[in-house]
Amino acid sequence: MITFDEVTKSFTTNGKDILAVDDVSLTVNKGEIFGIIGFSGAGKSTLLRLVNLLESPTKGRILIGDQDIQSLKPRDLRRQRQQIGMIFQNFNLFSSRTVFGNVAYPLRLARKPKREVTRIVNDMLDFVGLKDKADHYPEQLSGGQKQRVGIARALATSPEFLICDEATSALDPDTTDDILRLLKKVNEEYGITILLITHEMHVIKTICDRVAVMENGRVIESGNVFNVFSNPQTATTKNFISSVLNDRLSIKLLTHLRNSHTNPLYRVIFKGESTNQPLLSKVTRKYDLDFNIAYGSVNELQDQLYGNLIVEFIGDPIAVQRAIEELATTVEIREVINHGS
Ligand SMILES: Nc1ncnc2c1ncn2[C@@H]1O[C@H](COP(=O)(O)OP(=O)(O)OP(=O)(O)O)[C@@H](O)[C@H]1O
Repeated sequence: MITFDEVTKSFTTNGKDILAVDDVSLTVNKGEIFGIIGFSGAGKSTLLRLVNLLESPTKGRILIGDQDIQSLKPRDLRRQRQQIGMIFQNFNLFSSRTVFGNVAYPLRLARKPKREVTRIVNDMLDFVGLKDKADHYPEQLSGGQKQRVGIARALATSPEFLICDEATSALDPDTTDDILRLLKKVNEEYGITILLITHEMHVIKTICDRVAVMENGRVIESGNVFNVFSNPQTATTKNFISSVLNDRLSIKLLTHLRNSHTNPLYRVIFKGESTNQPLLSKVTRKYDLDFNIAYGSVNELQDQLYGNLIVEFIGDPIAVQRAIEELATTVEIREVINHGS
């Protein structure tokens, strides 16, 4: 478990104070994949450098397990560092070493016997699917293969935590998904806790259990990925989410919907259980209405469905009102376009 307890980090440059991390409290639970998302300058990298012990907080505490990492003696600090593997956006491989040599590097640094080094490196390369590339040099590899080497190297010393600094930002979408699948496998098969930072909501949606959204050094929203995605509280989070959920309509499409429907339109949000029930057909039958789906998207989030429909109800306005009141007891529903106004 990693705990940030009211952590603040400020830098002073040219006599000016910059609050990179501002009073952040967060807990990353053992065995989970926790994602921190934010735009450039939000403070994500600084937060990672604090866990990695490359920076110390100006205020507050960072605990790994029960241990306040600032109170560690240098020898314990070194041991603690070995518990944290790290992968980077630009891979940080040694260009003069082979794939084998790169993965072996932290083991040689820890003075492991030669035979053990060979065994572990081979196991790791097998795990990341690069056994046949052991004698290649980084320049002979694709971006995705380089990141696999980075992951094998980070895992070689059997860390408890893996920290990922924009690990897929330099990769194309298909390769990104391959690496995200591999990170999920790292989490599931080795039980390694993963803390990642990203500016891509796709990464959060695909593998994270929980998420924190950062802006101007602060955590502005955090929680279980399904809850944050299905009920965002801030404009920044809504913006990030719409990049992957396709739930915001363009002005062009809104205008088109306005022009092509004569009745009021409602946005209906289905989450989890409610996606399995024929709610719309039941309620419209009961109140003798017709309905017309003007727009819809359904997404899978943490093995649950999240549906977002824009629906036109056709019939007696009083019956429409009753139907909406009844639907509102089970799903989120609100009017999006009012033709009367
Ligand atoms: N060593 C430093 N000295 C001075 N200011 C710094 C230092 N490190 C970070 N900052 C400032 O702190 C703020 C947060 O930076 P940080 O790199 O943590 O953000 P970020 O969310 O990781 O952004 P990016 O994705 O661009 O790396 C920025 O305003 C940055 O300029």
